[in-house]
Amino acid sequence: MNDAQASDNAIVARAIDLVKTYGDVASGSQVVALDHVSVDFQRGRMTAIMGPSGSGKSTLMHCMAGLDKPTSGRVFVEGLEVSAMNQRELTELRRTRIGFIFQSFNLVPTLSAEENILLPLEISKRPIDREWFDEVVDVVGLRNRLDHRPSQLSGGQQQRVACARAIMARPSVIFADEPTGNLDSKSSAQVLGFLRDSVHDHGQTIVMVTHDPRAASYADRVLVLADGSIVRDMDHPGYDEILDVFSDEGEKDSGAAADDSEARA
Ligand SMILES: Nc1ncnc2c1ncn2[C@@H]1O[C@H](COP(=O)(O)OP(=O)(O)OP(=O)(O)O)[C@@H](O)[C@H]1O
Repeated sequence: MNDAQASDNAIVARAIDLVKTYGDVASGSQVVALDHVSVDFQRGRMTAIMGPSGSGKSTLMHCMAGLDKPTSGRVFVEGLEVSAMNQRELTELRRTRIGFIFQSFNLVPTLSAEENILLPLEISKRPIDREWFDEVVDVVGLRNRLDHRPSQLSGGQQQRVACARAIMARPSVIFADEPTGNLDSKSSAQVLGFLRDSVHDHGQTIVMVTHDPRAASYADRVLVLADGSIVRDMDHPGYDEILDVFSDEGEKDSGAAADDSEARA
């Protein structure tokens, strides 16, 4: 596969034969976190990455976002080879092309909601599109909370600020790490609905790591990792189909899925 293929316009991000190991073979402590993973992420789609704890979900996302270097293999975002970038290029890539949403919101506590939403654009000295800001603020329902600090907002509201911040910059791809992990079921549904709308109405591309089958059912595609490999690749699976996959995969996982469904019921 050559670089031209890697910059195919329908593909936002691509991993080719990605391997990530930790520790060393000599001491017998080597962990293979990613075991020859190849995957494409299409533009304008929401992909959920699921799998048991330790299966490599965060490692895959961190390698895709240039937060971690693969041991071997290549990563491309918008045809640019992330795995070959130096620190300065990686910083630029993350500023201009990648958005992040974390489980713990990661807002700046001393700034208002509005200032948090606009911060990435301010930092990269990019112009602020006020019409787009208004649209994003209305969609996430934060109009009357814009001057509130994070401590004056509920968890769900804080995560909506974080979503607005990611979407405001119109990045090529948003990587979301357990975005609903700290939210109750009502706030989760709001955040997920908003993320899905940003994909379907505005062509945003989202890659989301989640343990929650309900959250994954909002995605257009669900990838399942096990022991560092992609073992399932599902197109628009329903909630029940996702639950079935986990109940097929041993007692531990079916237990986790059942707990989750009970918690969200
Ligand atoms: N910095 C590190 N040093 C050593 N081993 C690591 C490191 N980071 C991850 N690992 C190991 O790599 C494997 C994959 O970890 P990873 O965090 O990607 O899994 P995960 O699927 O995201 O797990 P979880 O759902 O628990 O967050 C695990 O066995 C983990 O212990």
